[in-house]
Amino acid sequence: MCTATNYTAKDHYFGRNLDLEFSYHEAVTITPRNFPFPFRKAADLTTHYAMVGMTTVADGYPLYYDATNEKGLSMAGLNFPENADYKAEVAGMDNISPFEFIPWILGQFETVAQVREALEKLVLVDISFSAELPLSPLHWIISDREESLTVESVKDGLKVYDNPVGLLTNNPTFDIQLFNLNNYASVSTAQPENRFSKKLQLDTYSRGLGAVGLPGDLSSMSRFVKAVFTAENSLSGESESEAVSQFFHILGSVEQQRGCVEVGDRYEITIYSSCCNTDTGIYYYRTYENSQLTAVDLHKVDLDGDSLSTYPLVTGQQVREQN
Ligand SMILES: C[C@H](CCC(=O)NCCS(=O)(=O)O)[C@H]1CC[C@H]2[C@@H]3[C@H](O)C[C@@H]4C[C@H](O)CC[C@]4(C)[C@H]3C[C@H](O)[C@]12C
Repeated sequence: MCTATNYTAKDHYFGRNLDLEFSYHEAVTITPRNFPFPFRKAADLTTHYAMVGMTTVADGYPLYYDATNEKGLSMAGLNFPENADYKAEVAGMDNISPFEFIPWILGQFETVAQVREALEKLVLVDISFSAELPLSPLHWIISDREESLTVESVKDGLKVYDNPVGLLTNNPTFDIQLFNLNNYASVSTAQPENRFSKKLQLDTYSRGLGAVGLPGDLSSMSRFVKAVFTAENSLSGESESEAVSQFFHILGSVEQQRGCVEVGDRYEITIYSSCCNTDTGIYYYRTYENSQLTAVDLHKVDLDGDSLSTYPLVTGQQVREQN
């Protein structure tokens, strides 16, 4: 399971939890403007916007999980098992494989409005990166500071949803996730009034009673509700430190602790949580065992270069000793 979200303070932030039972040796990668991006069925992008995000690099190709480009457009792929359905190539359309989708979008566009238009000609084609790295069943969130989209390639074709909550988890399809929020209209940050019974005296014996009914389990539909509630009600100061801290607290509300979600003989955990300041291009992350934030700054490399800068994750716990 995974969760991706947006948050705006003075700057805008985009990031995600990557929840999985194993790692593909993730690394933060900066792709500069002149790194040649080959596409299997579309024209190569030889010059494009630079981007920073989480990847597995295979055969010199940055396979992005989530990223932000130098214009602040951001995108993340999240698991969408049983629902993702990729298509055969269609002549006259932009035929893009799922593993190419993030660089193809972030390489060319600045805003969600531009992306929405480009998606009218898009087919997500069933072409694997390699035999070792086959197609992943994914759906995507694409965001700028103002708005978000969810893109799902399903049996019926390509679905592009406006995403008014700027948040995505996993199954079921996005229309159902949004509809399900109707069930939580009475959940509140304020203490409840007794509407349960006119005859009973009910006491607000604890803080937080307004949110009773908010799901606490780790299923993707429950995480969607919990994370939307947290994000919608989030408050922070405007400084970088306050906003980034708040962002990781939103993701922390739906993180997965080892031992709680069984997958065969393993357990899914939050392998990393990320938060990119989409205005400055600083990509912060923490990992399951390293609670300290590590940061990679898009603008600290030569963005007119043609080779990748790759930073393997710092995964060991960093303890600051105080005495
Ligand atoms: C599995 C990951 C998503 C995590 C997630 O949503 N987990 C929830 C599982 S579930 O709903 O509860 O089943 C996705 C996100 C990005 C994916 C990776 C990226 O798409 C990049 C490449 C793409 C290649 O085709 C496959 C390997 C891969 C390296 C992908 C492996 C895997 O599918 C990743 C890591």
